[in-house]
Amino acid sequence: MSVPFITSAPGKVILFGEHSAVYDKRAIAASINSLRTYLYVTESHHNSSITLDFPDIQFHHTWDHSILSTIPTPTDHSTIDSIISTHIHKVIKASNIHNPLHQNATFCFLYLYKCIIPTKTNLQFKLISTSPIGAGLGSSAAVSVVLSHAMLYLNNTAPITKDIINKYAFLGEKCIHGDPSGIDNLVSTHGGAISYQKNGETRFLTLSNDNDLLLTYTRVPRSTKILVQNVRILYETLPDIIKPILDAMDRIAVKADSILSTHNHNSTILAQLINLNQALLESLSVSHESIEKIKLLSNQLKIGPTKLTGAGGGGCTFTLIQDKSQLPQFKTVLNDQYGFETIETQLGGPGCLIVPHDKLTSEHIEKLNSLFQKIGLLREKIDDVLLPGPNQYLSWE
Ligand SMILES: Nc1ncnc2c1ncn2[C@@H]1O[C@H](COP(=O)(O)OP(=O)(O)OP(=O)(O)O)[C@@H](O)[C@H]1O
Ligand SMILES: C[C@@](O)(CCO)CC(=O)[O-]
Ligand SMILES: [Mg+2]
Repeated sequence: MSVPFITSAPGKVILFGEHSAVYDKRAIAASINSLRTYLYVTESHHNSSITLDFPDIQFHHTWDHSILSTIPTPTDHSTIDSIISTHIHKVIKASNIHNPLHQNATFCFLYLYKCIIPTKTNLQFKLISTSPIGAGLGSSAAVSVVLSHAMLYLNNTAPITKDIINKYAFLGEKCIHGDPSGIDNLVSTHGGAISYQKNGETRFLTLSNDNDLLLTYTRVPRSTKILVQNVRILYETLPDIIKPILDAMDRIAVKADSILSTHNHNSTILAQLINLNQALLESLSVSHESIEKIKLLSNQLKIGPTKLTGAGGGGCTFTLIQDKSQLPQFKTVLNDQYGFETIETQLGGPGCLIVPHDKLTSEHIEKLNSLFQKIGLLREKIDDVLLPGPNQYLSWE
């Protein structure tokens, strides 16, 4: 057995083009190395069983393999089969899983499990993340990527490429989102910055180092699936009005792509594009009063432009820091007055990574066993052991 081992994938920021990306328009996104999801796969404590241990969402469940074998094995691995979906939902119901966060994570796990390793058993999947969950930073995509990567490693029949990891992660995103564009799983798989068009050309971008961002987490919960559905309803009700808005978002992303692809960014135009994109997202009703508050304050204090990121409706914004002089005051108001969380970050960093079984020493395993047992750990404690980078403790590859 090739366990234990660990996989990891980053969260992301969408700089331009969320929602319009679903309609084949251009979008630009970048990974965030410091906000990563980690999946530690070990042998299960129970015989013939599969255990999920997802403490971030307070979800723990063990299935006997005989229950999972009642679900048929998917033959087409590119779309969600409705018959298999029905079977999985029956298992979810019979397992008394009622919380939507738990249902989404379980549906994604079981679908990928049935596609990739339907006969494997005696496994425990422990997942923790340093990213806010359901907040626009691509947590669902990172979960899909770590699961896809881990299951392909367990399957051990073909060489694992990023394209295959991404293909199954996209299927995982379909389980959670319904109608994803594919940008979140792509950037989480490959890392770096990507200019993406569904059914079009994908290009990897090199970002300059002067892209300091402040992420603000409003703590307002929302679901990407529902926000995407709401935009779909608007689109179908008022196509003549919504189509030009989506086209304008496409033009914004194309313009931003051309600016970001040159060495000397024109930051004035970039700021205008961020403001325009935010205004168009507001017109699609995917903003939120918490987001508007952050935008107004960043304008008042002349920090730089603010835009929602991901599906909106609450969740997170990013502010491009153009003037640092009022930054401490900006953060103080956001944290102390509004009760939001702020994260200063840089864009980019590696995509999915693995520490295979043969690269984990007994000291590593002892440390991982202890880390994955603790609940509610601070981000820094997790980073100390798991974060890939120049001073990494594990041998990520
Ligand atoms: N750490 C985690 N543990 C378990 N499940 C998670 C975790 N992170 C994300 N998920 C799953 O992903 C779902 C959230 O996905 P959703 O797409 O709504 O938000 P997001 O991916 O954070 O934001 P966006 O898609 O806008 O970038 C949760 O309902 C849960 O099922
Ligand atoms: C809202 C959306 O555009 C971005 C979510 O991060 C959905 C998607 O592209 O899959
Ligand atoms: Mg998501």
